[in-house]
Amino acid sequence: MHSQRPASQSCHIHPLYRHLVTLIRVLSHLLQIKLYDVPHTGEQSRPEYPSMDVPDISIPPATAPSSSSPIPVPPRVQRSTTKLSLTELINQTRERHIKARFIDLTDEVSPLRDGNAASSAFASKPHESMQPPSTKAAGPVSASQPAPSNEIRTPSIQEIRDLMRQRPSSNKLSTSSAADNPSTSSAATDPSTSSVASNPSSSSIASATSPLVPSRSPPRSFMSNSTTSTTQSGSKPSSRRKSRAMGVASLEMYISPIKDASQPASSKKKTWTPRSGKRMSYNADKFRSIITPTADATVRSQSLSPSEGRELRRPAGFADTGTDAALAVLSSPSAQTRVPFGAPPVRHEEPEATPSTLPSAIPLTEVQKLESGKLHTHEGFSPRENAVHDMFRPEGIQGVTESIGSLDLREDSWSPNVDIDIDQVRQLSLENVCEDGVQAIPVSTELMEHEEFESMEELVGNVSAGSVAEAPASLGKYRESNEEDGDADTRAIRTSAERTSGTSDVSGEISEQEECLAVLMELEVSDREAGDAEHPNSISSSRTASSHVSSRQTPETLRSAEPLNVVRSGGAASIGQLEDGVESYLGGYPIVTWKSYANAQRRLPPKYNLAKDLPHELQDRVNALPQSYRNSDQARLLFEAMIDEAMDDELNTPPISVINDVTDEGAPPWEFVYTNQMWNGEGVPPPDIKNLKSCGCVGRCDPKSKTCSCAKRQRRHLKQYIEDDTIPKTWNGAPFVYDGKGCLQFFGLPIFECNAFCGCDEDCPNRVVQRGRRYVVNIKKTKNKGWGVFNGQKKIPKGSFIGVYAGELLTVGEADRRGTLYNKFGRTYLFDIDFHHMGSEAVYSVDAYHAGNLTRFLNHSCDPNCEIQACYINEANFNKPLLTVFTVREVEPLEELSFSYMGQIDDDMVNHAKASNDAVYAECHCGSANCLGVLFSGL
Ligand SMILES: C[S@@+](CC[C@H](N)C(=O)[O-])C[C@H]1O[C@@H](n2cnc3c(N)ncnc32)[C@H](O)[C@@H]1O
Repeated sequence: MHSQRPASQSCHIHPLYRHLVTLIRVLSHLLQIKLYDVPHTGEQSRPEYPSMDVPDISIPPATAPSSSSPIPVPPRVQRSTTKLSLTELINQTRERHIKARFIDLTDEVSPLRDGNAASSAFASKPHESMQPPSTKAAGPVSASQPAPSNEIRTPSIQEIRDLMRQRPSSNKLSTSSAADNPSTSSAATDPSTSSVASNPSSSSIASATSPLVPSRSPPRSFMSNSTTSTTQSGSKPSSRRKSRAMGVASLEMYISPIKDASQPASSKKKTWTPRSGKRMSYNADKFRSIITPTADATVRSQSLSPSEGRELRRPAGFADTGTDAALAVLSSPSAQTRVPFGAPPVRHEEPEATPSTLPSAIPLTEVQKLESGKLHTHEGFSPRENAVHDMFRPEGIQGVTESIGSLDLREDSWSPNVDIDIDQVRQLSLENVCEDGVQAIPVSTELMEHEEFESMEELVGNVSAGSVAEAPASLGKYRESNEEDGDADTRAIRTSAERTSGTSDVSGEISEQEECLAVLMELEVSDREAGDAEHPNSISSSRTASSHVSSRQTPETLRSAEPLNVVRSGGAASIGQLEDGVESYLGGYPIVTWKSYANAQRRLPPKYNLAKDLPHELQDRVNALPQSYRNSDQARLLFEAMIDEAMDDELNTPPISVINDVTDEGAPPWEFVYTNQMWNGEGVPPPDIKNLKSCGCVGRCDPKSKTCSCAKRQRRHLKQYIEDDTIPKTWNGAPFVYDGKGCLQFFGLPIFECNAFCGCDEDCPNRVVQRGRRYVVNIKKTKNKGWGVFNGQKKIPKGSFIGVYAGELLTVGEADRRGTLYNKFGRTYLFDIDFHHMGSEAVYSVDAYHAGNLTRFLNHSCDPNCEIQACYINEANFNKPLLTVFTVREVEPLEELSFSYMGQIDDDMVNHAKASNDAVYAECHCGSANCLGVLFSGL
């Protein structure tokens, strides 16, 4: 009003108009004030800012509005023209919140620290209280700090993107690595990418200047396979799709409220499954006889979002942001959590092998040693892929060729200028080699350089077939050394001759060394030392050499085969000094078979996660934001992105939407890490892979096989159920518990899937859990049960796998301790691992409070449509099966998925639960006609 009027307007405007303008300005001013007043009133009932009650506050960095004010809490009644920036908030709170684990219940989520407070909060309104702890009380107000606006701005997508890119330097590697590789847009979400990229050794190797390694990207052969298969064949999963990584430990659990901590441990918990001696209760029919199937009309009438597709789920432009954001925080830390047995996590413990650090004349075997210790597993790939990947990956090839190169460079003779598409070679090699179930290492690509092949196909085919063609015709069988009952399990190895002729001569048995010959790939290096240009292995005559070498490949000649020139040049390797996975050398080149690879892997420490390494930065950051942010759509999208990232170990699994048409929460509480994996707590041993039995089948296991180790093991465990009529003697398709479509045929039986050391393919019918969920489900807020899991728009068939009950794997002692507090808290995510086939008290429990996946949202129903099954994959410890959720009947579209927290119950249990004061024994709201009124047995 007091500003200068523009001269151009002064003589043309009617005075009335000026009055009108003045009036409008006054009104708008008044209105503005009024508007600003509104939130102040609202704030009194629901504080906009989180509680910042952690005493040891670190002074925020310079980006904070005030360096003397650690907490960006605005005075309630003071209007500020400064809008609070998300980045500022983060910067201010980051240090402090990184220190405090968001999920550390002993710190903020009162149940463990302040059980009574939590109890009262959750007991009165259990699910309304499921808010981030910071919202439960207004934080202290600092008068000295600048007052940000109380008009909280939802951060923009760009801000979130920027924010989430502010990662610890250790995390940057995977992001930049992925970003460096435009050819694999999904690289950022690939666990193997993260894993490799976050490994400084591998990264440094990969980044070394070698024309053999065109980029840092993971082998396209793996990535493109999956992608191609998905896009080209629609929903049909690729046979090379990713599977659960070998290191995913077992999970197990139960929901077990602990009534009285003073009671002895054995009586404190009631498992959801009957104990040993009550096997009858595992009879599915008998179990169902105590319930009356009903439709949950309430649930079904709730409309879910029709968006079931990845594209529909996120607005354009957010997909990347969400992926980046969640990945930035979650993927790298988890990728770095691999630790040796019981040792504290040591990151980057492997020596960095770079051209500068590699000795100039390092023997080949030494390089391999580095490699085997460093990159022997690639999360998300099948064991077969891993084996070949290790040998074909850029770092591997580079590492090996560098060693050769270093020797040759010492001789000033090796030219690394090979102009080939290494990815293509890898891809083709995979196809050629993998089919046989055995792998050989092509050490040098120089062969390809000097050969005169018309195409890559011809090149690889020729190398592969040519070298194998004249292998002993008697090759065909070998004994599975790991056969559990000593019974010989044989596997036919198709030689090249078989492939071409279509016949199979599998008579007789062969030595391991002979077997190796069947898959030998010819490798070439120049033999300067010998100065023999016409050396049979020489590059210049490689096509001839191929047949030459092959023609002298008899067991006798090969046993005495001289290690290759690289060894002669500077190494000590010989047949008698084999490295892990290397069965033999031919011409000095290592040969790896599937069996030797798998056995080598068993000798290495298994990969597993430690609970204390659970990443939580993302959650810390979100919990530091105002509740208004957590209620926003952005928070929901971020939550979905976080889920998406974790589902990388379930490739092709449909995305999960978060839906809330009941309250204004944007997403479930940010109190846990979304993960499909197990995180071992204190005192929980790593997976026992040494005693893991695995089959040597090629392709898909045949359930009728008399030799498949996995079929035999499953058959042994089925026997007792057949004997007691739990399953019919005429069960077709036995012994695998899955039918041809991957649906569980019988319930309550322990499942033994093929594992990481089995030779069979990813699409083996005995690999279901490890291939992940196939049906759309969503996490949705319910009216009186908190969040739940709901079916999408299509029916889910009976026997379908839904998910692994993932989380922290704890000793029962620790679970008891936590359970006492959870009971007061009113919510529990504890499950004991207690199946009748285990025959004893539970040794371990799973707690999904701090970490878990969609299954942690499965509510109880007295008429459940799901059940938990014990499933063993990469675990020989009988006490540590995975707890896997399967549907026990067809699930209608939009129906809630649920299971019984109680298993088989009796009146005593119900009465005991009803008499309890603990919040966890709240009333059951499952809504089924046969509802017993309680969730937990109470005994
Ligand atoms: C494993 S959690 C299930 C997910 C939970 N609804 C949430 O929002 O995180 C178990 C808790 O959910 C609630 N719950 C599950 N089933 C329920 C039911 N049928 N009736 C009432 N509350 C239920 C109880 O608070 C229980 O302790």
